[in-house]
Amino acid sequence: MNVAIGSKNPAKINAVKETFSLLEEKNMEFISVDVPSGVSTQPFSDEETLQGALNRAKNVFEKVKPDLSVGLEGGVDVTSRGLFLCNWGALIDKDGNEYIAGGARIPLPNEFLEPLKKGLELGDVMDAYAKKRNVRHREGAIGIFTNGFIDRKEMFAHIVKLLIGQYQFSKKN
Ligand SMILES: O=P(O)(O)OP(=O)(O)OP(=O)(O)OC[C@H]1O[C@@H](n2cnc3c(O)ncnc32)[C@H](O)[C@@H]1O
Ligand SMILES: [Mg+2]
Repeated sequence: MNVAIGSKNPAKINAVKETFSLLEEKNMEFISVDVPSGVSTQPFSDEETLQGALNRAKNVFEKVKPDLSVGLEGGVDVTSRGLFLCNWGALIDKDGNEYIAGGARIPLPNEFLEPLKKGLELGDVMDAYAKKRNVRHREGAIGIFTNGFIDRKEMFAHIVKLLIGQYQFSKKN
């Protein structure tokens, strides 16, 4: 089975690889392509983030024609309780069925709102905040704000589990 991933971000690629490796399926092949998300580089709502995940899954499916494609997208959402990190994923199979799943949510400092509104990406705001480089490819905002207890790969892996589980359920029913 070959699986296409709509990003070159190692946190996303490793989340997909590690989660599919839990299946009994042998001869798995993975291909990752940096396809457009079709939404802002910094999505600002659940709706936009979900759309980005779906667009990535669709775009990489078109390009690679795999058995399955996966799109993962990170964003922020403004709630009555302030700014939250949000993440969404989408999986598309050969028959064109689409599966979607949302990830864990945690609050972000409200002081992040202004730089994000000005057009900075969360990845850059995180690097400045944590005084680190490339947080987006490594532990992610979720890793920083959970004291390393859950990192970005693990958070995305949970979304991929939700996607694969729904796909398998629909094949059985
Ligand atoms: O190469 P791609 O796949 O685009 O990977 P990315 O890190 O840019 O990830 P997204 O486009 O899915 O995320 C949208 C924006 O939100 C940022 N972001 C989202 N979640 C993050 C996290 O946990 N840690 C750091 N940055 C995050 C990210 O850097 C982008 O600016
Ligand atoms: Mg991006």
